[in-house]
Amino acid sequence: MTARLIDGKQIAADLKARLKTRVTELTSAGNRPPGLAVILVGADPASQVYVGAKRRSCDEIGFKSVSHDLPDTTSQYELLELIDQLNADATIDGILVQSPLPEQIDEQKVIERIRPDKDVDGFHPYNVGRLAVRIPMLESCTPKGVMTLLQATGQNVSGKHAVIVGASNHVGRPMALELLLAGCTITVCHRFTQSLQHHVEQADILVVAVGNRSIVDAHWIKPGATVIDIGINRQDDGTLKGDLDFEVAQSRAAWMTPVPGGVGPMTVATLMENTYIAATTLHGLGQP
Ligand SMILES: Nc1nc(=O)c2c([nH]1)NC[C@@H]1CN(c3ccc(C(=O)N[C@@H](CCC(=O)O)C(=O)O)cc3)C=[N+]21
Repeated sequence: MTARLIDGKQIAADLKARLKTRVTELTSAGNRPPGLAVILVGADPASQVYVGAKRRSCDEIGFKSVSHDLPDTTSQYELLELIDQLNADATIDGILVQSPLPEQIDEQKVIERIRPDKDVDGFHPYNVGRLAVRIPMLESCTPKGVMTLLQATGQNVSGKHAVIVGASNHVGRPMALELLLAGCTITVCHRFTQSLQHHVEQADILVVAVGNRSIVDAHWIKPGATVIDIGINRQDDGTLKGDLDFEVAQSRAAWMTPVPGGVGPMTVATLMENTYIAATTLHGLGQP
């Protein structure tokens, strides 16, 4: 078997094109464009790449984008003050604080300072809690983007056994909640999991979000499974790889996401979708 690739780059481009059309309709009817504020603290090179992609996407779609590049000596107080100012700004629908943050800043405090209706990352405990009790408001971009990718394969995921490897706040946990909401039976594996191989072998849908290429052996993939690789591993030669051996995974899975060109671009497109939802559904943009 050779897996069919789930083309995240294309599916993300399609979503952004639909958003662009809707933004054009909004603004030509005299409305302001949706607005996203992107805050970057420090000069981590990977963060600069990701933040650049987010700001470019805003320009493509016609969102207003406001950039705040702060020095890595920024205090927590200064960052919280900026968030308060953006929380009160009626032209800003979404606020994104790029992680990781420098060590003097408590990331959880920062996340909790963002108004939940502007939390387009979906990281605020209010938004995670809403997803947990099946009334999602703003959903985390990577897991929500993965659900869009699964939908694009045309499969019904309800009743499938989904195994998630990785239990981080940003990816693994909200991924489990999304799959549970979609009707999957879920198994969440993490650093204390015993017999990881046994669990991975059961997966109809396998989501790997570890950030390490030596944890999950792609030979464990159940033949015909759908495989989502969320890993980002920069190689010495500058290329990017996922958490799985691509060739081996492709010889076993029915569907799989490539890296690059899979989950990454979908995360950015979903951030744009969330900003549009915040503007229209939550802030009334375009409503009489
Ligand atoms: N507050 C916050 N929200 C985030 O959503 C967030 C964050 N912090 N910190 C870092 C991670 C990582 N992340 C990625 C976004 C796009 C790609 C992406 O587009 N990747 C391309 C390749 C880009 C490259 O070549 O490096 C791809 O996979 O095809 C990857 C990773 C968002 N994150």
